Amino acid sequence: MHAIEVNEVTKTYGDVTALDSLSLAVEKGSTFGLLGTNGAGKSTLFKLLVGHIDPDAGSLAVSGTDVATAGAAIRREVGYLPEHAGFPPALTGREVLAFTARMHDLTAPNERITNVLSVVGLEDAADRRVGGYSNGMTRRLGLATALLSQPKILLLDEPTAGLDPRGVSMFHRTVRHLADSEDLTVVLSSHVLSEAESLCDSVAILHEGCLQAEGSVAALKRQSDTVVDVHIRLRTPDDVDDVRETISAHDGDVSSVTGSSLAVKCPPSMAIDLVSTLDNTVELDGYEIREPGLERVFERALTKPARMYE
Ligand SMILES: Nc1ncnc2c1ncn2[C@@H]1O[C@H](COP(=O)(O)OP(=O)(O)OP(=O)(O)O)[C@@H](O)[C@H]1O
Repeated sequence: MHAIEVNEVTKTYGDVTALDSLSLAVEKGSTFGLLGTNGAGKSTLFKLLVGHIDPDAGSLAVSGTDVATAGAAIRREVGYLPEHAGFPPALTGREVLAFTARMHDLTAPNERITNVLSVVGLEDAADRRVGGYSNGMTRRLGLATALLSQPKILLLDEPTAGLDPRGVSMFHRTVRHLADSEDLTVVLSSHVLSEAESLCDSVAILHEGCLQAEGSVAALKRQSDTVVDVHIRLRTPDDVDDVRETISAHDGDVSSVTGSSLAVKCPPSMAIDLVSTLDNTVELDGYEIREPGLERVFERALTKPARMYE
């Protein structure tokens, strides 16, 4: 059973189609990244998954239960950090959490509140008013409220937007720690591809409400027909001319030569064979194969008609 299943969901706001027959599934226990340009439909998908809005067509299921018919128990299984989570400034962090605990009707709320404050690193600020919190602290309080009901699925809408680098790395540490804990499925949206690359097992790329690409980060990189950069260092510059033929036989292009070093672009499937063939024919001082970043996959997904990678 998948943690999340989205089946041909369409959502419109007046003339705007925010999601257009979107289907995707999220593996239980995985960390899943929703990537997309502004207005791609990421927040709309989160709001549909927590039942804040209803689809015009299609269906969504969390933990195997249709969101449209899900009762309170299933809704408690989903923790949600909205993109713009704000709290009454006069309340303390602890009071915000106590209020949320009452809404969820939690048993032993104080114990749970102490626990989530420690997970997000807000113990020392718990009794300060939220109005004096920094942006990063407010995001962490938002995460604490999302975690309060011990959800099985955690939805984080642009969790690190607007945070400084220290705040981002603290947030990443917390998300990694949470993702490592058993059974938790994390779905996060982001514009920052390196963030998705470092945190997520798989990603979906949305554009104007359509799924452009989906799969593991490694598979997306591999299956994109982009090139890899191979940097080859030869022992002697005299060998430069000798290796050109081998490089072109591997569909490679030499983009620059500096002394005895060559920068080559070639198809990902050829890179290893190219380097091992060179290693058998000339003296290599070293080599480096640079995988394409998700950036290239993303750019490519946005310029191609919608397609899925399996
Ligand atoms: N309440 C609403 N009323 C009208 N249009 C809306 C509403 N909510 C979203 N939209 C529109 O639906 C589309 C998808 O918006 P959504 O917020 O889901 O995208 P997003 O991927 O989360 O964008 P961003 O990265 O900018 O937060 C956009 O064109 C947006 O303007």
